[in-house]
Amino acid sequence: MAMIEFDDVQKYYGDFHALKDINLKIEAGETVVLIGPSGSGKSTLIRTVNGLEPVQDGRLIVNGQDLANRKTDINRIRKNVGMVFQHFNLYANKTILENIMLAPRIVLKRDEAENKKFAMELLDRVGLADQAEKYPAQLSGGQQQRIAIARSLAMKPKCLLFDEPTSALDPEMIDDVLNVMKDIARDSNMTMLVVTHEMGFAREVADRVIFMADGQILEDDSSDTFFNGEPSNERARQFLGKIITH
Ligand SMILES: Nc1ncnc2c1ncn2[C@@H]1O[C@H](COP(=O)(O)OP(=O)(O)OP(=O)(O)O)[C@@H](O)[C@H]1O
Repeated sequence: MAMIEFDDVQKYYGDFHALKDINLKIEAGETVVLIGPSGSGKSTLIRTVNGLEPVQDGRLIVNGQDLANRKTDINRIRKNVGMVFQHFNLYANKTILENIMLAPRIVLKRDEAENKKFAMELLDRVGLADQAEKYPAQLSGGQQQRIAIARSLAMKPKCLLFDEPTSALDPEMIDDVLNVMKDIARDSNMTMLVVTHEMGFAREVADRVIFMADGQILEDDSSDTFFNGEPSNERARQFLGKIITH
């Protein structure tokens, strides 16, 4: 069974039709990059996958549960589906280590010693083991985002969602964050859905690239076809031309 499956999904904000007839299947272990112009519905789509935005019609199966069904337990989905935001969303009054240990302690009731050991391993993996006792405000944006990624990984999710994780960062911080994301993408068990304008990342590690405009998916290609061949959709071709030359 696919990790994520949209079947004719519709999403409205009031009268505004934000996601139109979305059909999309993402298999376990795939890395999928979602691109498109501002306002095309990328954030909306990614936020439906962990129930941050409800959908109004269709079927949306995530890890075997239907999010379009109001009876579905969203907390069970969120245990397996982590999210990394543009603005990190760390707890300002907790240390870095506490930020990472909190959810596994409360939600998974993970043993305290094991929790700390795993948190330290993750800090090491994102290159910040020496920052464990600091507070978020003492770190740079790029470091905070790497902590936010480590915090998501602490739940041992099956799937990670990234919503423009590098757009709020100074240019010199971006590569450190992308390198951590590339490392996760190479882990064949993790499913990743990433909204980003970083085409180097998409080209290097994405299995697929999806282009959205006006709430619709207009192109869904292998990364190779998208970058080395040509998207068949005219708007996708234009978009690609613009972002690569600018
Ligand atoms: N909470 C909301 N209420 C009403 N309309 C919304 C809401 N959130 C988003 N929208 C609208 O839905 C459309 C899609 O927005 P969304 O943020 O998903 O686009 P996006 O492709 O992620 O854009 P960006 O790249 O600028 O973040 C936009 O027209 C936006 O104004």
